[in-house]
Amino acid sequence: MEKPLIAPSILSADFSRLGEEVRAVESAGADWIHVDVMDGHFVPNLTIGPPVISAIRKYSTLPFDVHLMIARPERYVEDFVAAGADWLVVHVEASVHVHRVIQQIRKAGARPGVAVNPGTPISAIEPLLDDVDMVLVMSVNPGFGGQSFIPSVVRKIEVLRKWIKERGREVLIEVDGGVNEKTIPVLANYDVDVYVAGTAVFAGGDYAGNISRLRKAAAGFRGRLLNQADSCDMD
Ligand SMILES: O=C(CO)[C@H](O)[C@H](O)COP(=O)(O)O
Ligand SMILES: [Co+2]
Repeated sequence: MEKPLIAPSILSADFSRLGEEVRAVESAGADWIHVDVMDGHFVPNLTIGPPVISAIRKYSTLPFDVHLMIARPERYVEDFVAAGADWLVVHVEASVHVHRVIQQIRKAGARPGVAVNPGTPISAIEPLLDDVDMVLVMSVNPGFGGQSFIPSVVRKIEVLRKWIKERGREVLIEVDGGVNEKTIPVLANYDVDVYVAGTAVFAGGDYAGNISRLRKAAAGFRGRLLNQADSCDMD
């Protein structure tokens, strides 16, 4: 797949028709399906678990990017992989032994990723860069869709991109939260690989039009707005 990728977050889909919604965003040009799993403990919201992922898996052949916002994810890694997760992303804040969980994910047969909250220094993931295949930088506090992008995360993405370049090992950068046509142009300066978008894809119902506008924003502005993150109105 040609990067950057667009990964619609089905948190913003109609949950009463989740299978059809997954099929619809695939037809509309999505690259991945982003699935938000919340436990009411690590984040103040509850969503879905392995049985629902297993049920919707058959509606799409796209990679399922499963974002675990759950405490001690090591308890459920094998269940999520069996349910159809191609990518399994755990929060660096959610597990005491996050390095071990990353090995567990790979052993279970999925690609491991690590997510970092807006309030956590990016240095927390630096020791994991030889082991993960993706870093998910949260640009809102996890738990809900439809929030505003937090501009201070841009600096973290800049540092992360530098570290990845220095190592020469492919580690994807994914950004999640408040991603839309206004925020993508700033992020594109750091060659973000995967844009997760819930509201920006599902709002209004024109999924194909929305995805195509996000793609244009990612391609059209790449490399042209350096150092404007602070002055950009990202709401
Ligand atoms: O992980 C998430 C929330 O915790 C979601 O993926 C994210 O919020 C997407 O929604 P939106 O694009 O509306 O911000
Ligand atoms: Co998410």
